[in-house]
Amino acid sequence: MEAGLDASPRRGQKYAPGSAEGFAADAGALPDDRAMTAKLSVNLNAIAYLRNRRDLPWPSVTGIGRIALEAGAHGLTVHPRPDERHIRRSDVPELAKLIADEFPDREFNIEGNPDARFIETVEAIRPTQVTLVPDDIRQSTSDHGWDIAAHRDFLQPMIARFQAAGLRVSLFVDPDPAAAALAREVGADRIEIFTGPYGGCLDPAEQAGELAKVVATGNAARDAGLGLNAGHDLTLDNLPPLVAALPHLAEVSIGHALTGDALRFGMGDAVLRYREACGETI
Ligand SMILES: CC(=O)[C@@H](O)[C@H](O)COP(=O)(O)O
Ligand SMILES: NCC(=O)COP(=O)(O)O
Repeated sequence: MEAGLDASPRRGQKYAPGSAEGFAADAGALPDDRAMTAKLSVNLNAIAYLRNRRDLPWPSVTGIGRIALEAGAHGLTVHPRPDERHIRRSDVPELAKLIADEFPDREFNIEGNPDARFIETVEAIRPTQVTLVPDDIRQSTSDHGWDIAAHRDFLQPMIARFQAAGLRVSLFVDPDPAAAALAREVGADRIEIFTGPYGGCLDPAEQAGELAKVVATGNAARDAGLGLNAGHDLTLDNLPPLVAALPHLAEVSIGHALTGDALRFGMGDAVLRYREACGETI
């Protein structure tokens, strides 16, 4: 069991949303199988997107992040984009401070394409993990992983630079087993498999085929000695088969569907449901 996560709540516990005591006040120890589960990092992009509809500070990205952490999320993820259409540069230090001051055992993951501004932000904040994503400003969301062979000369020094600053570096890759060995060659610590084709697939037979590609890539990562993350369009329904098929899956980052579920259940309860879908006994 991970240090500091023993005060996480179980689903159905009563708590005052957003209160300092939160879920943590009356929770018991988590079962030992916590270490065998994928860890949940809550992506706050969708919350920031909602806030940005108005020139007002609510809903508070930091406040919702706090609720997610109180509910036992292992970490927070942000994916700032150059146009700041959701996460703003000013959100990032606030979230880093939240974790450092109130949840020092949790992780902060910053995702994005390492342009000069991104590098400056990441080096100033020094999150636990930086996930490099080959996004273009014209994309509405992330829709592919790195072509590592084509960008080897760019990625290798970038990874080394972030590692020299003490950060764990993950590369966002397509569900393609060949990506694992290449990621290893350029020095990455982990890969994050782009699960969009699996998560967004509505045909069960096709989805089984997409899952097989993700699993093959995850197994190739394990064989290459890399840590394994996954993310994009993961939901309460498609997460359990993924976690069951990849026992070495270290982390999933989830935002879009989890935020939708939070509208129904509240953020705290949604996090508990996703932790359960990650394999935890809540
Ligand atoms: C890399 C990845 O899959 C996520 O970070 C995703 O890009 C979230 O970004 P949006 O919330 O902007 O879609
Ligand atoms: N890295 C994936 C992520 O952070 C969230 O993706 P999504 O759940 O918003 O599709």
